[in-house]
Amino acid sequence: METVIETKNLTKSYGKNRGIIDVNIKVNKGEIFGFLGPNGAGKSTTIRTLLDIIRPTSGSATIFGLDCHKDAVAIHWRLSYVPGDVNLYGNMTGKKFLEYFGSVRGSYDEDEAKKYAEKFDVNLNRKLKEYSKGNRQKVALIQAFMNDPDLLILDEPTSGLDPLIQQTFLEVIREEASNGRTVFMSSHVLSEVEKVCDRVAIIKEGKIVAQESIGDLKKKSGSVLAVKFSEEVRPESFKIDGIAGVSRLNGSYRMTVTGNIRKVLKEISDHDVESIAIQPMNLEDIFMQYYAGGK
Ligand SMILES: Nc1ncnc2c1ncn2[C@@H]1O[C@H](COP(=O)(O)OP(=O)(O)OP(=O)(O)O)[C@@H](O)[C@H]1O
Repeated sequence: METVIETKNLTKSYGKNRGIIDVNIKVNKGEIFGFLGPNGAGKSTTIRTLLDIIRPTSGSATIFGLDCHKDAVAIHWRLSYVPGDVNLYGNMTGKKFLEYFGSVRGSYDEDEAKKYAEKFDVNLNRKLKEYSKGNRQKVALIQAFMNDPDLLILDEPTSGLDPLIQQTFLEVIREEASNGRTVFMSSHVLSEVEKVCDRVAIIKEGKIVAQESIGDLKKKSGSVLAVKFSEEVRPESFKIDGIAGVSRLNGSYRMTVTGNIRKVLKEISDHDVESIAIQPMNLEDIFMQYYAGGK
């Protein structure tokens, strides 16, 4: 399998501030790769290092087998990047903007621009400064898709898009990936990651804490147990090895069980139970374990 992005012990420290520490990620050709983590975890720092906007303190990063710093120009010809906060202002219309950037890259296909503008429902005859945040985002995405890149690096691409357009965006990146393009996207929207990504890496406090296919992540992840007692039960009863999270709502307990479920069931059976249900974790539960829990 061809590797498109690879980092080896990529580290960036901002003086005393932690940036990223020993980040090792590998993204294969044609994959839609989700890059997830709470605020301040290190997603943008990783992306900026890949794009040679900032230099790593140590470690290395390659894209298409080329060095992200030394070969930045060659790499940038083959990728499109959309930042999280798209800053497009000025009197240029959306169409002129796309024409301009298309010509810088060597070609501009008006039919392509129209096709994407229709999909994303944006009027390209308006001036950049008049666009709403969401419409600016759409123009930036159109520009990225139009470049016909081998790799798309998208920092929170759907923030600012309404749910209908988010859906369209997901369809478009699936199409892009099926045409052999690779997509690396950071996101906070777990449901979209579950829908569209083949693999994910989760970064927490600057370190990669998981890197798996969505399927494998689900297989490893345990169950969610919902139980309602007909007597008062103290939350401390569930301080048991193998229970990752316990929440209580209106007398019902919901807990994430990653260890041996027998211990938990034994504890439960010491009390009067009104109802009990066990189901596999959904991706949101899994992410929350990594985000908030001790993993
Ligand atoms: N220019 C900088 N100077 C000092 N510290 C920085 C700088 N940029 C980022 N950091 C620190 O590096 C860490 C990672 O930040 P980064 O912006 O990469 O996180 P993120 O995962 O993209 O967060 P978010 O989801 O909020 O965008 C944070 O602790 C942040 O405070």
